[in-house]
Amino acid sequence: MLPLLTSAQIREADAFTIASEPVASIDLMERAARAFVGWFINHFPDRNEEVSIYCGMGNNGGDGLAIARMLHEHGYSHLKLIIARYNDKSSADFIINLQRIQATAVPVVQLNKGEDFSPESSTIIIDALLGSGLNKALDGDFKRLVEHLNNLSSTVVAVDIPTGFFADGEIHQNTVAIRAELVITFQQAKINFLLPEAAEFIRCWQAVNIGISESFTRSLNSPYQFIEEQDIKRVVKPRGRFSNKGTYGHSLIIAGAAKTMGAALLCAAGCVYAGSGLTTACIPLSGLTALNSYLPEIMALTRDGDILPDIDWARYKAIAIGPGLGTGADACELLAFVLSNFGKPLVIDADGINLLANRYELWESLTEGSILTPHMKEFDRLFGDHHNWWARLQTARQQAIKRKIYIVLKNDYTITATPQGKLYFNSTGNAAMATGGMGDVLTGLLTSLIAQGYTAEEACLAGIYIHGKAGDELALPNRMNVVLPGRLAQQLPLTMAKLMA
Ligand SMILES: NC(=O)C1=CN([C@@H]2O[C@H](COP(=O)(O)OP(=O)(O)OC[C@H]3O[C@@H](n4cnc5c(N)ncnc54)[C@H](OP(=O)(O)O)[C@@H]3O)[C@@H](O)[C@H]2O)[C@@H](O)CC1
Ligand SMILES: [K+]
Repeated sequence: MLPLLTSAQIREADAFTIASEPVASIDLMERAARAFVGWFINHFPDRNEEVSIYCGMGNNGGDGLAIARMLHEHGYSHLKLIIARYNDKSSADFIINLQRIQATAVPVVQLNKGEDFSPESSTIIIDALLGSGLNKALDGDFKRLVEHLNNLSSTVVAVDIPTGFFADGEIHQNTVAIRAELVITFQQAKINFLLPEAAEFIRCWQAVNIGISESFTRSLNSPYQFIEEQDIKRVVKPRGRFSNKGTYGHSLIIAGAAKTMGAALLCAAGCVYAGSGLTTACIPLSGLTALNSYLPEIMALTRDGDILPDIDWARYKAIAIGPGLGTGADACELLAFVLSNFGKPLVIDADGINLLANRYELWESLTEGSILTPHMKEFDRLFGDHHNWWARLQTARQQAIKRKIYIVLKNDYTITATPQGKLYFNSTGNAAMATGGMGDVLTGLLTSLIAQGYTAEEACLAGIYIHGKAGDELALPNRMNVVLPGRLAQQLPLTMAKLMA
């Protein structure tokens, strides 16, 4: 699990590393530049490519100067260095690296306040103007320069952070920042890289290790954590000898309506393929043939109009409610019935969430430890409109603490907010999975894991990771544009087996 730090904490961690390793700050900068150059050379091996390096006068600019020197040493023969002298002060390590680059043959151009830009013909631009020291929105010369660079057709590679992009905090709609093809970022992804506002500015990012103290980083106890495969490998439970279907729990999926049976089927499929010992789907009578022909492994408990089903609560270790359920009075009554009778945590998705948003008194009977799995729109229906994802994150954290529940906020990097106030970012999944029904499979999968004895937190972290990894296994090697949820459900046993190996 990688703690994700804010800019202020990154500065603390840098300072701690410098003092305790110990390493001189100029040598830490040298390490950072070397790590950047290692990646850059792999991506852009052509030494004859024209490369312009735009540097500010802080440490991000200092990195840029060191990078230029190292690329020169690696034989890049068409380098140009542009120093934007827009600030009145420069950092000490910038000055040292300026002296070092001036001792080489790399041409250096100074860009002074208010000056026009000379034509730019380089195919690659390295952005080392501003990094984590950004403390206000860009304006004046920096804004002009960034807009100029964004209008070129060159490929932009940003050092640490695209200039103008805040590493944490709210990203406003009219933000002006460098649009980077690739960001090579130091030590860890910045929190805002993982939120949808990054899409406009960051095509892809790669974190490179520069040896910042891991023990200090962990001691900061950041609420923001990035999930890695090793975390999930520790959580998944292989099946033991002498086990039987009773060992792996009985799940109940309360879902579907006459015209939305697909949601119930996909949810039940996610549950059964993820290994629930028994799965029962509570569906409308009209969906019985569909269920029996889709997956005979799933048992049925039928619902007839607005008559409440006869549920033997003690039989079930886990219950999910919501996919395709509808938001009519009968669905609302059913949710209230389940909330007040099951007595154990529930998994609530889709229309279950919409019902909670409409009927706030239902919150009263929500069992602690329950899991809500909203996408962005459902989340805003529950908790009010948000203007950006940072604000949404803070609400998710506050609500998870206040209500002692798990909120799984679906996103490229799906976020789990826990009652302990942690926000876990998932690291698997891809755009091929963006199809209707994918969330239903996830709900079934989470329910299945709870039935198998995982805690709610383990079920969220492992379930989301497994779901995304199954999608990655299907889409990435085959360059598939779309992965359908039913196919993904079938992949779950293989994905889980790999994580248990
Ligand atoms: N620390 C370390 O050990 C390591 C750090 N590393 C590198 O350092 C980078 C952080 O460096 P940094 O802290 O010097 O900040 P940086 O982004 O260069 O800019 C600071 C300058 O910008 C100014 N400024 C701010 N906002 C502005 C705006 N909107 N418009 C205009 N100006 C603005 C601000 O001026 P001020 O407001 O303070 O007057 C200040 O002068 C980090 O991203 C990484 O690349 C690596 O080498 C690894 C080791
Ligand atoms: K930058």
